Amino acid sequence: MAPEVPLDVFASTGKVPKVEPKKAYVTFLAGNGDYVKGVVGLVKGLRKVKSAYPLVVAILPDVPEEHRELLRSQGCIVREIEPIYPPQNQIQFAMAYYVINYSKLRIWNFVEYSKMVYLDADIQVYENIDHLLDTPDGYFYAVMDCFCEKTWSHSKQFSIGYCQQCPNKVTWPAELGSPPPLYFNAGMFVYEPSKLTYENLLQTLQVTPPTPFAEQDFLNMFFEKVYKPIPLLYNLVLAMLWRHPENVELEQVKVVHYCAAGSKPWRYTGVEANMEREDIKMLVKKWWDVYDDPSLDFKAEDTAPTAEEGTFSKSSILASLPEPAVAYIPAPSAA
Ligand SMILES: O=c1ccn([C@@H]2O[C@H](COP(=O)(O)OP(=O)(O)O[C@H]3O[C@H](CO)[C@H](O)[C@H](O)[C@H]3O)[C@@H](O)[C@H]2O)c(=O)[nH]1
Ligand SMILES: O[C@H]1[C@H](O)[C@@H](O)[C@H](O)[C@@H](O)[C@H]1O
Ligand SMILES: [Mn+2]
Repeated sequence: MAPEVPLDVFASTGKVPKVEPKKAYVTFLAGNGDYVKGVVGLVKGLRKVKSAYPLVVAILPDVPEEHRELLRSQGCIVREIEPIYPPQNQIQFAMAYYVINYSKLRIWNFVEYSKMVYLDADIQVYENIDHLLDTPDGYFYAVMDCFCEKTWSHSKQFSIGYCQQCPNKVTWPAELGSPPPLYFNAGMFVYEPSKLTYENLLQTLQVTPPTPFAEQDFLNMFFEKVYKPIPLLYNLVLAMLWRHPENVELEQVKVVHYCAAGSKPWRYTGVEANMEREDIKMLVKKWWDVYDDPSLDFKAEDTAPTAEEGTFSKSSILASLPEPAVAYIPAPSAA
């Protein structure tokens, strides 16, 4: 039976109540491999820092049912998406599997949410970052990347030793024109789902040849004019620890991105370059401490009102009513 909506909630003012727009974290999962461990770690990490928002997992059809069930049992909202492929091209991606990441563009279609924080499955959140969901609309927030690792060896930046993290060490040669625009790492970003932006992204992709960093390059190009850099404590790309230690205050870091070669905690062996560093070993252990902590497993009885779809609370009942006449200020077109 459908839940009764207590209509008298409107009686006092006679006005339609303002429904808080929904917000959430979102990650992406493809295949039947071990990245599902990353997602389990991530949702437990968000619980540990007492995030008020749920984690949506955008999954490709090739994620097996037992992994979907595991994620649901850990309190995730599982949403299947169709893959997106870039136009045909002979391009070599920095990592061959980056091609699947174009499918991430589907998260712009999650329009029941007004704002979301995207996090890769190889990210862990060690301090509450819910305030990122209160940032002004109309911008794309993310952390500036570093160009110093071998994955960048195809690039001009790498070949001349230029990095935007220390632009004065090797300055951009005048004969090459102006330096490239600020470039973000696409493992973490704050964005607004929007039908218009979504359609624009898909159309633009069809006329954009793929490049080595796949959708990361594409998003940098698409959102260039509305990109706002945020402090690196919101996405510590591990190579920063040995490439630009002067920029890192490890105690301040809230979000760690285990993207350096050999650093995925669930695959960590310590043999790759830099993996025997004490800070890396400490961060890998920190990830495992969250993953292995049974007290962080999802318990249905302490479901927060927003933590799971289908939970009846005042907010979810109101959210199921027809759209109220609330004036939303539209974000400027990003394209
Ligand atoms: O088999 C896989 C491979 C990847 N992923 C998902 O795809 C994400 C991206 O893969 P990695 O984290 O291994 O890649 P990097 O961190 O090296 O990639 C960076 O560059 C990529 C370029 O495509 C993306 O932009 C990505 O978000 C950005 O952090 C993963 O976190 C995970 O969410 C899977 O689910 N299964
Ligand atoms: O997205 C990539 C990836 O995360 C690499 O591991 C990192 O070294 C790069 O700087 C980044 O652009
Ligand atoms: Mn990653």
